[in-house]
Amino acid sequence: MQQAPALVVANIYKQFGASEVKHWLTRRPRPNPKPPVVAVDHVSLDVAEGEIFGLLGANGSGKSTLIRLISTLLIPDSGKIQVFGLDVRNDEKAVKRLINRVSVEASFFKKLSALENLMYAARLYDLKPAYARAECVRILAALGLKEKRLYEPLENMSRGMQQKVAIARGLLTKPRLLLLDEPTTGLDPRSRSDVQRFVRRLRDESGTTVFLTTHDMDEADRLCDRIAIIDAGKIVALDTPQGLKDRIGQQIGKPNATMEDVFMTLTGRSLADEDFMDEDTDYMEHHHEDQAEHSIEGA
Ligand SMILES: Nc1ncnc2c1ncn2[C@@H]1O[C@H](COP(=O)(O)OP(=O)(O)OP(=O)(O)O)[C@@H](O)[C@H]1O
Repeated sequence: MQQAPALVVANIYKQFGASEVKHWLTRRPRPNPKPPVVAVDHVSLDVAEGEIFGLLGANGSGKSTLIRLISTLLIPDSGKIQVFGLDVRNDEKAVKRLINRVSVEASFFKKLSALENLMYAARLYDLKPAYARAECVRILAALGLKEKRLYEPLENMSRGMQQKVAIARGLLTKPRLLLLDEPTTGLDPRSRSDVQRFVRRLRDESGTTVFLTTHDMDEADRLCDRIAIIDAGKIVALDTPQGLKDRIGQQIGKPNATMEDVFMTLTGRSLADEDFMDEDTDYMEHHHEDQAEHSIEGA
């Protein structure tokens, strides 16, 4: 029998904003003056086990909403999502055991250390403390974080380091499908490549399936096996990075088309403004980052 794909998203539709609101005093329903926002507009895609799949799109294109729908945090208005053959609505508990989500706005106790935060999460996940502790050190070492940093309050850490702690937390449950919402946005170049290398290693060594969102075209190009480009809630293309570049290259008559050409041609816009914001953050990050911190990748 053929194995179910790691993820099936079938014709998912999600809009925000009700068509009616209640009057604040009389509680009588009346039409909502604000038009609804269609965040995810009939999206379909499949992800194979062991694949690194990227959802590439501009701010507000619907990436986080789709990740929230997959991770059972939101309910779609219509359509179906399956994780390893399990329906996210009917088998929510079983699905939650197979997935974990890491998002940019990860919440932590900032006065506590990285290790304290991770051990707290381990308790919620019902993991044995000795096992959890060893796992935290192992994962963070592989992500390029020195063990001594584990004992410092999280608020003393750069965004890059905090993001590594968030990823370590997401991996404590050994998810078969890891959902990474903008895992490298706002990180300095070194942390960015630490995270990217780690994602690849995780897939290669543990066979973990990774579904990530990004607005970094270079990241999508280099890291992902396949990319879906999302624009205003709709998937406008889905293929391997090379497949996308070849097709658009032919279309625009440019033999060595870049991912930027692909994105521009398909969406009519550039992600340059967002990239520029990233550069600013990189600059700030560099000045916060402990320059003596060396990657101990492979430890
Ligand atoms: N809870 C919500 N209530 C109302 N509108 C929302 C909500 N969440 C998202 N939206 C809207 O849905 C659209 C898609 O947002 P979403 O956050 O999924 O995009 P995104 O691609 O992840 O962008 P970003 O990178 O800025 O987070 C946007 O127009 C956003 O304003």
